[in-house]
Amino acid sequence: MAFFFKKPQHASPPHGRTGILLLNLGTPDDTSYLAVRRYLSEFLSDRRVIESSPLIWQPILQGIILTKRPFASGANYARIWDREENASPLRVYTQRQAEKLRLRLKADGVPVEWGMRYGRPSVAQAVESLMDQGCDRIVSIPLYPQYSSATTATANDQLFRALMKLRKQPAVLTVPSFPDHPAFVRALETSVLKTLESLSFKPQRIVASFHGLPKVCIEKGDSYQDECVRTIAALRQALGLSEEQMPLTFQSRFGPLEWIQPYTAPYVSALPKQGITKIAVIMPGFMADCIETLDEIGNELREEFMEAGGEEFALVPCLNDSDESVDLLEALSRTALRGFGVA
Ligand SMILES: C=CC1=C(C)c2cc3[nH]c(cc4nc(cc5[nH]c(cc1n2)c(C)c5CCC(=O)O)C(CCC(=O)O)=C4C)c(C)c3C=C
Ligand SMILES: [Fe+2]
Ligand SMILES: [Fe+2]
Repeated sequence: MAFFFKKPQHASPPHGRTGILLLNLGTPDDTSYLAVRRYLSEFLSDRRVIESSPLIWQPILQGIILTKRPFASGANYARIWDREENASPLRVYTQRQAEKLRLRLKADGVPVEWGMRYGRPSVAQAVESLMDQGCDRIVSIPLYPQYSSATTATANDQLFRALMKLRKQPAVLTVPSFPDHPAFVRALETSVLKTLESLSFKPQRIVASFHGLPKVCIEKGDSYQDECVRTIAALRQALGLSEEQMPLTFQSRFGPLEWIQPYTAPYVSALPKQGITKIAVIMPGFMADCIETLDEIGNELREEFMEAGGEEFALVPCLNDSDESVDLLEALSRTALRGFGVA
């Protein structure tokens, strides 16, 4: 609430600035039980993520899930931790994306900040920082190529929650998902071509793995699955690949519900029996490498594939802070800035 009482440094600027806010999911501060527990508790208490009644869900979450899972997840985070930066890869790449975008927009006088839906830096801190730089207009870019209530919508919710505490609010423009934006497809295409060039083998399949979602979310009207299909259709077309050469799968089931299918792990483990022993995996639902891509796919899925008779397994890295990724962020920013009347 302190934020509510903070006197704006630029109460009524005659010519306020427009700033860019990059929003990502969030990640633990370190790999300890307590840090992972804090993160998972905030994440899994979000009713956009777990839609069950809190009366039923909170005892299960606080009493069962959060007693064990932080140990296992902490060990998984430890395997992928960026030791140089002493941070989770998701945080490292999100920060670098913001820094590189900041350089691209510097000459236009457009500040760039980044915030996390769960954890630090908070969305409120990022908004405050933009306002302290004289922004009375904010372009917010949720870093999810495909829309979902559990990602894009909750990032927007958190932004508006931060604005609820402000006496003088900035105007806000939220950028929609961009499943087949030409700059996104170009960035994915480049990352595939670069990876293929670097490999000593030719993958028989490039399996696309998106984060999953409970099936009931789609039945209730979430456009996520359709948008994943749009991404993969555009990428196949750019690379001249068929559905068979680049199949679409979904990873990361959580809880007892049925999730959207086909599930990545059983799909990939069945490939060696069909004579497919050399594969690459691309994860076009993630703008940055994280525990889902580096550990669940890069470590766990690789092991399962090899145990099932696989011979070669490669990861196509996420877009991270590549030039093409920043091209995409710059294109999204400039389109939105024009929408705000900023040239
Ligand atoms: C990219 C889109 C994502 C969707 C859609 C999504 C839905 C979703 N996720 C969970 C549960 C978990 N997700 C976890 C990690 C995680 N999820 C995403 C993205 C999406 N989630 C990312 C980028 C990450 C990685 C964060 C990082 O720090 O690297 C986890 C934690 C992982 C763990 O404990 O091992 C959980 C749990 C649900 C239930 C859900 C849809 C309802
Ligand atoms: Fe998730
Ligand atoms: Fe997962």
